[in-house]
Amino acid sequence: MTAAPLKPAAPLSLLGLTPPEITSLMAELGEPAFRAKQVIDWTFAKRAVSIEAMSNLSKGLRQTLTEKFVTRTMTIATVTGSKDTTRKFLLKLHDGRFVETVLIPANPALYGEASDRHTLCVSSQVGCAYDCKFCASGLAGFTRNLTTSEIVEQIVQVEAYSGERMDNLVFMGMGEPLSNYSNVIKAIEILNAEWGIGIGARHMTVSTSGLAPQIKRLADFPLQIRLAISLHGASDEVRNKIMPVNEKYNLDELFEALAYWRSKRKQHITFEYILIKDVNDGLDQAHRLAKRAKGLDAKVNLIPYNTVEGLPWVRPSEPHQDEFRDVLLNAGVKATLRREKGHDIAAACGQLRLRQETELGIIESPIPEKRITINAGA
Ligand SMILES: C[S@@+](CC[C@H](N)C(=O)[O-])C[C@H]1O[C@@H](n2cnc3c(N)ncnc32)[C@H](O)[C@@H]1O
Ligand code: SF4
Repeated sequence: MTAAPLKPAAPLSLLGLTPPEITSLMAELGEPAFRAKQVIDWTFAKRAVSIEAMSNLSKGLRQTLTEKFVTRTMTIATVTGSKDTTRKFLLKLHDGRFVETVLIPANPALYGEASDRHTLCVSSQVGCAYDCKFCASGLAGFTRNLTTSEIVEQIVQVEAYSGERMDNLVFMGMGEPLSNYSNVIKAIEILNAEWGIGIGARHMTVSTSGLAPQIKRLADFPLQIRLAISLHGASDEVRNKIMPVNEKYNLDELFEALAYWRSKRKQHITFEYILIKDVNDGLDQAHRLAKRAKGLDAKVNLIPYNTVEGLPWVRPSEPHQDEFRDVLLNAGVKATLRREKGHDIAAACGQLRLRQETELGIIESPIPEKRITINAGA
């Protein structure tokens, strides 16, 4: 009998530890308390690329730490795009898998907010189990959750490469952040902390396909992060066809969770709504969407569908996109139509990784049986 190949053990990264954890680690090693402060400072404020670089620690301590810990677990495999445009980073993980992280430069109206900020679109999982019919991230199914440190390191890697500080984060890369709840929450705490990466909670947006119980749990989380819902259909009939998650948590359940969120938070929820020709772009959907958005005082981001290799979907014509948006505006809903920079960002997440892992033979080409047929206005 041949033994199954061993999975490479995940290296323990200091980037995934909080100060209390680092403090008790130092205590276990018999080190004085000030050593913990030094290690925290090297790891986060100074962004040490290795434990060896922590020059004011004794050689012995560096040696001991190096046996168990690292400060980096990933490398940048490719970067596409240029300084003034969206840049896509393909990051190689310790086990040979890949995720994407997208840097969006200052943009006047991205994700509904006027902004001169550097936005990073981060991944939370390798692949995705939720199987939305239009999305590249789920095409090859779910591989694994990212660890807390892998989420944090995406920001660290991109900041080091670009020389820019990220001041806005959106969890709109690969994966469903709320199904990797504890790692994502811990990463958000580290990313927000003064001792950590220092990004304001109000400048972090978690985007979800609609995991109702986790939305309620997140509503009780103390940091004032923002919430975006990938709605993409304003009736169960349409949503069921393109987002299998809706069969588990239908619109009534989702909206009950969103009402709970609103009862706890001042910030407006954002609905993301991809416009896909003849799938969810009927004007009846626009009217229903307007009603739903008004009920929660939510904003709507309309995103013309971005083509995914191997999938048949296309975006509606521009006049039709405008017509859809105007239904919302006329109903008094704050709606934006993101045609320019940024509309392809989230969609791109997943495609690079898919290509890379297929080429390397890590996964089989998944270009699928994702075709569904529905008529305009269904
Ligand atoms: C990739 S998902 C990740 C976050 C989370 N899983 C979610 O669904 O909100 C981020 C956003 O990208 C959108 N998206 C996926 N494929 C797209 C495409 N081909 N064109 C435009 N947006 C797309 C999703 O619907 C979602 O709103
Ligand atoms: S849209 Fe979000 S939940 Fe759906 S498959 Fe893509 S990453 Fe997963």
